[in-house]
Amino acid sequence: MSEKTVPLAGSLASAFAPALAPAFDLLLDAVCMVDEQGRFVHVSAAGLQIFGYTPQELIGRRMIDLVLPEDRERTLQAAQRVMAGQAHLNFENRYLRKDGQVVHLLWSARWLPEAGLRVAVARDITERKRAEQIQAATYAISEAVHRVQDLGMLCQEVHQSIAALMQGHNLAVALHDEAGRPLSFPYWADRRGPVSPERWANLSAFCHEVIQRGEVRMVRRGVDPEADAWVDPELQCRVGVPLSTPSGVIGALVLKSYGDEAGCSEQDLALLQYICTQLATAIERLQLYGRLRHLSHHDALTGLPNRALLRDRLSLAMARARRGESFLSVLYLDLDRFKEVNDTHGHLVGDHLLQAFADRLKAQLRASDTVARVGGDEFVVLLESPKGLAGNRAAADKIRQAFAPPFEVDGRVLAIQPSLGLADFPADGEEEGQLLSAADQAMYSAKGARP
Ligand SMILES: Nc1nc2c(ncn2[C@@H]2O[C@H](COP(=O)(O)OP(=O)(O)OP(=O)(O)O)[C@@H](O)[C@H]2O)c(=O)[nH]1
Repeated sequence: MSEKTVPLAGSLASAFAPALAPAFDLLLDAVCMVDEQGRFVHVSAAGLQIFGYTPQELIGRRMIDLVLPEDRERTLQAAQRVMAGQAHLNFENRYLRKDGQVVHLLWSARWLPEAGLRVAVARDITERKRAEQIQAATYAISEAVHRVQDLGMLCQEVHQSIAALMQGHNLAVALHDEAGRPLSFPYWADRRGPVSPERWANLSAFCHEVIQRGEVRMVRRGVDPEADAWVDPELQCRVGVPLSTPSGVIGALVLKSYGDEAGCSEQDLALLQYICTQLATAIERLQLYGRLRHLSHHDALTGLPNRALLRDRLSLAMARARRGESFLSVLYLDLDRFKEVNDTHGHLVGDHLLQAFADRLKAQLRASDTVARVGGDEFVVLLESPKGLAGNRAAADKIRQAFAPPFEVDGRVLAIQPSLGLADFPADGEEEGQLLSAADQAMYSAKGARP
């Protein structure tokens, strides 16, 4: 009899000759016998290997306690069916090995009433399951990478796929900015909730390191000395994978495990790198789209919305005004004698004056207000007031006064003021084009009236 084999207990031995046990040990599949209460009576050598326990640890123990909690209910139901006399073939469920790893088993079982035993033959299908999961996850990721247009949503979907493959509940995606601004975190999920500023600083520093080195970093408590400096006593393992594209490293993905969560295996790491390559390409594509979208809606010189975006915002503002949520006016501004600035001081000074003008105009308004550059030296402001048109008039006056002081541009003092024209919705125009041209007309009348 092999050392691992446990003899059939008591009266049951009469039903199954002990001589059979060594034969069971030759089988690649596991043979398990449980009594009426579901306690292990016999487990063959292959079974002991699957569960990772010694016979002494396993015999007498309830089989259901090894089953993953999510699978317990249907496992008990299947056991009842078997004990009612139904032979059960090809039943799949998951168990927790002694080392914490999950094993997938495929069972066939039968109840032997004369012996008071449930006999089951189990095959370890963990590898096959994992291959299926990897295939499903990588398919889901590559599909999401092409479908999802929002960066946060994309990271969330990728996280779901990662969580299906490994213990990956805590995940962060950091993106680095070429302009030297701090790292941005378009996605962050931590099962322990918000992190302290200290832990956050730690995470940022780790991301910086991964990005700068452009290499995978795995730090495990009790293995890597670096982990001794961790401020979080629960942190067990931290893995950082660079998000690399052909044009360079654009960020990092960080996966953390706490407490008794299993860390990342070498296999997981290879998979994470593959996922990160896909994610990085998708992020770069989304960033490019974002930049193109911004360029097509904004003026390159001042960064203000252009005419196309103004029309969009105007139609939304008109809808709000129609619903009675606000009173809307359109303010048209055109710099007076701007051409002289170009002619006298050069085009570059003219450009800088336009930028200074845009900045001063924005400074008079709320961040939610729309200010657009609609032509060379022409600007439009959408004024919305919840109380009445008088509020819009007051805002227009404030703008006018803001341009009384001269500008200082490139060491030159330039006394430049705009002409203003105001049109109210709906009195001066019920549709966009009408309202804009009414404000334009009002501005021309004001310009004509200026000394
Ligand atoms: N520097 C600079 N100049 C520009 C830009 N776009 C348009 N312009 C110039 O802005 C001027 C606008 O023309 P006008 O509105 O007739 O000039 P103005 O002198 O302000 O005329 P009034 O409004 O009647 O006082 C033209 O000289 C354009 O060449 C720009 O992006 N940068």
